[in-house]
Amino acid sequence: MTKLNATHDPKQRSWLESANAPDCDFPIQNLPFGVFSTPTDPVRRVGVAIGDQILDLSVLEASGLLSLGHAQVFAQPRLNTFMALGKNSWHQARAQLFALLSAETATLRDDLALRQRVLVAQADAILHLPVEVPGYTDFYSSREHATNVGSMFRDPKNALMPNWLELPVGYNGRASSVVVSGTPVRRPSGQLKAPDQARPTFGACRKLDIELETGFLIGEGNALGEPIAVDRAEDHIFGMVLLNDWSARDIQQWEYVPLGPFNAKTFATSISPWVVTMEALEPFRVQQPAQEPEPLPYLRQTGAAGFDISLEVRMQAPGAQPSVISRTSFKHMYWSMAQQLAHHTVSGCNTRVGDLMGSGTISGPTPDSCGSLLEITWNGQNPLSIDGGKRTFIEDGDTLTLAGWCQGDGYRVGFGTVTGTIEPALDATRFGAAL
Ligand SMILES: O=C(O)/C=C/C(=O)CC(=O)CC(=O)O
Ligand SMILES: [Ca+2]
Ligand SMILES: [Mg+2]
Repeated sequence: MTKLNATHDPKQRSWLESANAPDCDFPIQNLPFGVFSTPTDPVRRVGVAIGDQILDLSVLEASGLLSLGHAQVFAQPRLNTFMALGKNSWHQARAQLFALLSAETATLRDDLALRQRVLVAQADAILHLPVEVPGYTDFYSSREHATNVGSMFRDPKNALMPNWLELPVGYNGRASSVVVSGTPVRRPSGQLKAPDQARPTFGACRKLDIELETGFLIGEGNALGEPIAVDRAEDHIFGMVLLNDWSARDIQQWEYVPLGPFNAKTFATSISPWVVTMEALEPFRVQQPAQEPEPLPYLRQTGAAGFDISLEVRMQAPGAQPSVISRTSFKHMYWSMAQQLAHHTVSGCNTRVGDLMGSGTISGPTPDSCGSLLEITWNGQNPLSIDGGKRTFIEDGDTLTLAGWCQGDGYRVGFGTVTGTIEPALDATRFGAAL
């Protein structure tokens, strides 16, 4: 847990007016890190979102206005070099950037030429995958989500599996297909088998879905054989992103017994381009739901370990307006990020800088707060009305967007969005004569 400091004060303002709007995702209290380029300068470098602009940290570093005592931390195509410096450096960077952007500080405020060199309009920038992701793990930590899917596919009377209340269930995901927001997602093809069919057929997924999740990124890894204690786990976490764990439900249902999801979730996992630091999230810490039975000692935590992050899912048919199809909050999550990381490493499993840990689908207590279409439409039984049509699952050309923010007093610490549009499946002839 980080102590609250001046960078968390709701009254602080920036000289950049767009950062001071009450509904701006990127006020001076936020300062999320990302990687960007522009059409005129295609070199990828590290920036911070502020208002409707990006502050180019590679220029600040080269001018000596930002220094962590190491060369070339921000003239990098990924955040990993910065992240690897550890929690004290993350804090130093935040403090220096806060000072430079404060309405009280003249350095940039009163130097138009310098400002023109360090600011890039977000509208003119291309945002890239912010982190090199060596490993991706996905948890299953929303009690409401696990109960809904367990009721639908297993036994409504025993919806939670016996292990669920004892440990944060997870599976090892696929890092190679983690993509940044805006990357088109092709509908996957694979084996499909309805319960009344004797054998599977091969074809395009017909039950394409989203999973509303957040992800946390490892900044300080642990050595093989050296577990991370639950009360130290947050020190290893650099920050959080929004995450959409695209899921092919029909492929999943046939393939995932007994070892878990494989091709149903390997075709794409989209993340938001801005990484919101744990320090920026500190004012939004809340008590997580009560845990009963009390977890085993290695998972026992003291203090509030949840975060109140408002989340929204928008679905947009081609040529129509986006419709909000779900609203929920990260505060409902049963297992905390610290518990997930302690459990992940308790075997001695190591983690590395840039490793991505998905929260698991985030569902609230009502159908309009569920984090997947599987739950919202109850496996397609209750179609959903959106602008421009009705949906059970995702159709080609649909755009799905997740948004998230923490609501403060007169300001918000936002994540921006993670979005993706579905492209049609590959033509069946691509899969050979056997078809
Ligand atoms: O409970 C099931 O049978 C399946 C669950 C999921 O597909 C969810 C998953 O990937 C983990 C999560 O996002 O919570
Ligand atoms: Ca998932
Ligand atoms: Mg995925």
